[in-house]
Amino acid sequence: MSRFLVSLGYALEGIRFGIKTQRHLRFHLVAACLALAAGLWKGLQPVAWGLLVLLIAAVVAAELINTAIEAVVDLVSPLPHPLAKAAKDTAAGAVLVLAAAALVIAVVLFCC
Ligand SMILES: Nc1ncnc2c1ncn2[C@@H]1O[C@H](COP(=O)(O)OP(=O)(O)OP(=O)(O)O)[C@@H](O)[C@H]1O
Repeated sequence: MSRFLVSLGYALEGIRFGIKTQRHLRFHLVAACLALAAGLWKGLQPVAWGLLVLLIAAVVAAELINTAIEAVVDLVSPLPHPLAKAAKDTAAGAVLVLAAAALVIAVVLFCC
């Protein structure tokens, strides 16, 4: 059990690091709070709540993975390198794809 708590502490440390260093993650968290407040105001159905929470978690998780990739790239390639650029740009692209899909689904949830 204490091993589990130690691992949980490390995971929370990672989330704290992401929030402290990544302005995009902070932006996504503010957008998530607004979406949750809008969900309360609109009185979403249970399935819509599930979808909304899943989308928020997916975008935040993608941003955290992007942060991890950026950290590893900066560690192994402090100098400019085309593969370092490809890794960072591709990871950022993945977040963009997910965030765009989340935006479209949020519009459908709140406007339909
Ligand atoms: N080592 C590198 N070699 C080549 N290009 C790099 C390298 N590091 C960063 N870049 C380029 O600069 C861009 C910005 O990198 P940076 O590390 O500042 O991340 P970022 O996009 O500003 O992310 P964030 O603002 O979320 O920290 C990357 O997307 C990449 O195109």
